[in-house]
Amino acid sequence: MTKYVINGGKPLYGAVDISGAKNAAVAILPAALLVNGVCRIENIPQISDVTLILNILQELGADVRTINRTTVEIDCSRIRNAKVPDALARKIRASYYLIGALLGRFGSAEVPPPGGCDFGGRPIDQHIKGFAAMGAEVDVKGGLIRAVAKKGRMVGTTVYMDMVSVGATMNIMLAATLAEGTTIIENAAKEPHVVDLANFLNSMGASIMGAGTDVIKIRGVSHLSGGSYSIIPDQIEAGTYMAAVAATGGEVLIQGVIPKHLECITAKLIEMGADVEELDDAVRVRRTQRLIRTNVKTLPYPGFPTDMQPQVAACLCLADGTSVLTEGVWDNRYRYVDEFRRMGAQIQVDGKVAVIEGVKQLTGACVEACDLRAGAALVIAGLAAQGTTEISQIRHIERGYEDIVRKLSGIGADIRVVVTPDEAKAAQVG
Ligand SMILES: CC(=O)N[C@H]1[C@@H](OP(=O)(O)OP(=O)(O)OC[C@H]2O[C@@H](n3ccc(=O)[nH]c3=O)[C@H](O)[C@@H]2O)O[C@H](CO)[C@@H](O)[C@@H]1O
Ligand SMILES: C=C(OP(=O)(O)O)C(=O)O
Repeated sequence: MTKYVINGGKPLYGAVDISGAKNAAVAILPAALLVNGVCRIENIPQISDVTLILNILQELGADVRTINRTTVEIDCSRIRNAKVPDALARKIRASYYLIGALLGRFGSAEVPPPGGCDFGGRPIDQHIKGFAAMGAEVDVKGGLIRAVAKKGRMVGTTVYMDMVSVGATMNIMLAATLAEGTTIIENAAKEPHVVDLANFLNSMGASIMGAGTDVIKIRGVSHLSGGSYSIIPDQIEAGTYMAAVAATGGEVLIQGVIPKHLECITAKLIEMGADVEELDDAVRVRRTQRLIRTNVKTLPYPGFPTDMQPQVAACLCLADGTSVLTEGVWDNRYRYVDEFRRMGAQIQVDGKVAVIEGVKQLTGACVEACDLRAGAALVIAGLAAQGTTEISQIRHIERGYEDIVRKLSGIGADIRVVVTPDEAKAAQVG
């Protein structure tokens, strides 16, 4: 087994660089399917979700060239296959973007249901509703999603989202880019990655207006041609390092970010007594006194992001007083709470509400990451705790954090990767 071992209780000092955004990259890479020519995509995070998407594109027949650590060139012009391999697609959430992209490119798609973090039900009915409104027949049977555009090409229309959905907004955008006529998405998601996907597509020749507002208008174009694009910095990775400094104390410059995207996180950390200074493309976070209790409710952007909920919970576990945390997006995003309790946290959960009684100190323990951000939150708790914390199931964390051990070590954390002898031996034999 591979684990992170953390000797906690040390404040963090120094500077850390933020990578490209996971949730933008995992949509922009499939969007290359719509482009007739070579797309050069820069600032790609080195995380396992990205590796998986690139593998799927290659299996479909894309020509993927690695230019350097964060840049690839993708040419999908020779792809003729709209069937996505099963084993790979089930491992990640973002494989759902292959439905919109393949429908847009070929008028048909065959994709296994997506995987990703387990928050209870993660339906895709709004994606399907949008595709159907645009003239696709969508059939979910035998463990496969099969979609076929009845006219051979998607047809623009108005799609009203019953709830704000990041995935459905971006998927419909993908399906609409090469559609006949204009598509309007009402009650659209406004997250930075929605805007980034629209910017990527526009830079390749699409006509998308209004991304970042709740009405997006996509005028279908006949083709996209190649170009070069750089992915935005990861709001959630940056927020995670901000929360880590708030929990451990110290002072860290978090570099290569868009401070505007972090405002929803910055505001809460300031309420909790941390200092956050916004610079042009960095934020400096400093915490010298004990954190103060606060209430947090997660909401679609520009609200406080659900993908920061477990990390802010780690901070609230150490704050002075009782905080109320409300999950406003997912039905079940508190599966990590038992692991926090092993470290001495006092949390009661009732449905979507967690009441957190701050303690003066957490103590190191052996814990297990149950999903990506829960894993990141355990890292934060381990960094702040007295003693040693061992975190297993780190594959969840590596889905979304590039080089987390190196980055944290660079700002003074005592964290290392430990591979148990059995596994090391198996790797040598293999
Ligand atoms: C790969 C990716 O970008 N993942 C993010 C994306 O997930 P994902 O795209 O899966 O999340 P959505 O924004 O679609 O989900 C938001 C809410 O809408 C509901 N819903 C969604 C679609 C649908 O067809 N029907 C439906 O009922 C969901 O159950 C949830 O309650 O946005 C979430 C909300 O910011 C983040 O937590 C995930 O990190
Ligand atoms: C929930 C997340 O990812 P996914 O939707 O890919 O499971 C996340 O990034 O926090």
